Amino acid sequence: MAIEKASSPKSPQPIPKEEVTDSPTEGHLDEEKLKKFYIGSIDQGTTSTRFIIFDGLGQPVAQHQLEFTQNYPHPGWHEHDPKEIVETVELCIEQATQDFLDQGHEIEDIKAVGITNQRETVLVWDRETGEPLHNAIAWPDTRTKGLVRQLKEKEGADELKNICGLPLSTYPSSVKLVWLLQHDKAVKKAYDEGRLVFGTMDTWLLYNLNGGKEKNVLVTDATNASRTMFMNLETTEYDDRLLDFFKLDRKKLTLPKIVPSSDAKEFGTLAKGLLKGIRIAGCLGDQSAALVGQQAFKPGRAKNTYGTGCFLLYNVGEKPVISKHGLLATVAYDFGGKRKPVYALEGSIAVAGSGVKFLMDNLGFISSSNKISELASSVEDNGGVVFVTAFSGLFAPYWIDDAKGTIFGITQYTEQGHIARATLEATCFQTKAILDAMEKDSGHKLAELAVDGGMSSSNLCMQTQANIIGIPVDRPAMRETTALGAAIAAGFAVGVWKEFDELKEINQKDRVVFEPNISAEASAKMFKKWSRAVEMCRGWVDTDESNGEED
Ligand SMILES: Nc1ncnc2c1ncn2[C@@H]1O[C@H](COP(=O)(O)OP(=O)(O)O)[C@@H](O)[C@H]1O
Ligand SMILES: O=P(O)(O)OC[C@H](O)CO
Repeated sequence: MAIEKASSPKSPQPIPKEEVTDSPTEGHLDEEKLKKFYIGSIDQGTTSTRFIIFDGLGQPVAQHQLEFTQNYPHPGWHEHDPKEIVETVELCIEQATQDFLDQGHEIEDIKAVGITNQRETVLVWDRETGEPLHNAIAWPDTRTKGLVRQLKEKEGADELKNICGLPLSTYPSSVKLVWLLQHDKAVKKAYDEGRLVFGTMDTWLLYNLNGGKEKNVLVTDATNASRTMFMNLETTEYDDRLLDFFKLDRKKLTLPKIVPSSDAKEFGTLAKGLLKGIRIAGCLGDQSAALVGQQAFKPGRAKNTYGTGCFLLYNVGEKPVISKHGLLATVAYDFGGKRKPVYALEGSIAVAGSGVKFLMDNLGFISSSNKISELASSVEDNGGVVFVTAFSGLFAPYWIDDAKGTIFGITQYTEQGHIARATLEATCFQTKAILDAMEKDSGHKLAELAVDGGMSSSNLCMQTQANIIGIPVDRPAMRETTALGAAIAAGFAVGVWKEFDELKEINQKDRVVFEPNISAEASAKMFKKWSRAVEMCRGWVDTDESNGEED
C-alpha cells in the first residue's frame, strides 16, 4: 500500500513544552473555545484502522478508515502483517487530516493525538534493525491451546490470576510470546542474543510513528500492559513472579516501559506526514478507551462494546477485584498525576461482529454487515436454532478452550434468517452470562447497559440484548466511543480538559434506549436453551493446531 509522503508547508512545529503541564487551563473552557480545539485519535482495531479528528465538544470532524488483511494460515491461527498495519495508520492519518485541512482548519488547531488499539495481540521485533521477526499473533488466535494445557499443570499456575487478574487461556499475550520462542528460530535467536523486543499493538505503533529505531520509543500504557499477564495489577509494574512462571529472562527480552494512559511526554511525537511534530498524549487498549468514551468514570458504571469481539467492562474503582466467576480483572484507565489507576471487571467475548462477518465472507449469506438485521428480521424468531459461535473456544465466563463453533437445532425448516438471528443472539446470550457473573462478583445489579461498537448499529441485535438481559440498553448516536476515549486521554494530558465533569455533555444527545419488551419467563426460556448448547459444545477432540498432533 503506497503512502504519499506528506511534507506540507502547513506541517506544524511541536507543541512547546511549556504549554503542556498537568493543569494548563485555568477554569472551564467555554463551548466556543472547545470547538476550536481538535484532537486526533488513531483507533487500530482487529479488522480495521481509523483516524478520527474530534473537536473539543467530542464531535468527529474528519475521519478515514481502512480494512487490512486477516491471515488465517491454519485452523485457529490468526495473524496480521505488522507493516501493513503501520501503513494503514499512516494512510488514515494523511487522508483524514487532508479532509480536515480542506474544511479550512489549521493543523496548529490539533492539540494532540491519542492511540487506542486491539489488545493482547503480540508483536516481536529486532531492536537493532527495528524489523518485525514474525507476523503479529492476533488476540483470538488459539494455536497455544496445547501450551496452555501444559502451563495449567505447572506449579504456581493458580496464583497467576491473583497477581495479574487474568486466568491462563489462549487469550493473553504471554502464551503467544512463549509459543513464538518455542516455535520460531529467528525469534529465539534474537532473544538469546538480547535483541528481542516484545510489544502489544500500542507499543509497535508508538515505536514506528515516532520514527522507529532512531528514536527507540518503547512504551505501553497500564491498560494494555494489564492484558499481557506480565504486569502486577496493584503496582502496575512488571512482576518477576509472572515472568519467571513463563521462563522469561528480562536481560534477554526488552519489555516496553509501563506508563499512565494520559501523558504528554512518554508517547513521543509523530515523526512524519501532515501531523509531523504533533504530540501523542494518550494511549489505551480499545476496551478501556470505550469505557472512557462512554464516561463510565464512577464505580458501578459499565459499557459493552460490540466490535469484532464484544467486551463488557464494569468500573470497580481504585482497587482491583479478582473475579471468582470467570471474569477478568484489568486496568480500566490510568490518567496519571494525582489520579490513581481505576480498575474494571471484564467479560470478554471472542466472537461478535466477526460472527456477522463469517456469515458474509464464509457463508455468503449477506453482502455487507449492515444487511444482517434485514436477514434476521425475515423470520419471526430463531426457529429453534442456537449458534454457539465458539470460533476461538469460548471466552468469559465459560473459558472452554476446546469448544468449537456449533449450530444446534437445524431442521428442514431452518432458513438463513434463523441462523442470522442465532448469530446475533449468541453475543447477547454470552453478555447475559457475563452480567450474571458480574452481579455475583460485585454484589451489584446493573440498572442499564451502555453499548457501542459496529454491531451495536443493529437495532434488532440491541432490542434482543435488552430482552435477554431484562434491563434497558442505551446506545449513543456517535458510536466511535473507542476513538473518543483515546482523544479524551490525550486531551487531558495537554489540558483541553482537566476534570471528568467537563465532559458530561459529550455524546449525550440523541441516544437511543432499547427497553425490554418480552416477559422474564420467555427470556429465561431462551437463555436456558443457550446454556444447554454451551454445555454440548464442550470437548471437541481435534488435532492440536500448534503442532499437528492429536490431543
Ligand atoms: N449494522 C451492523 N450490524 C451488525 N454487525 C455490524 C454492523 N456493522 C458492522 N458490524 C460488525 O461490526 C464489526 C466492526 O465493528 P468495529 O467496532 O469497527 O470493530 P473493530 O474495532 O473490532 O474492528 C464487524 O465485525 C462487522 O461485522
Ligand atoms: O477489535 P475489537 O474492538 O473487537 O477489540 C479487540 C480487543 O481489544 C481484544 O481484547
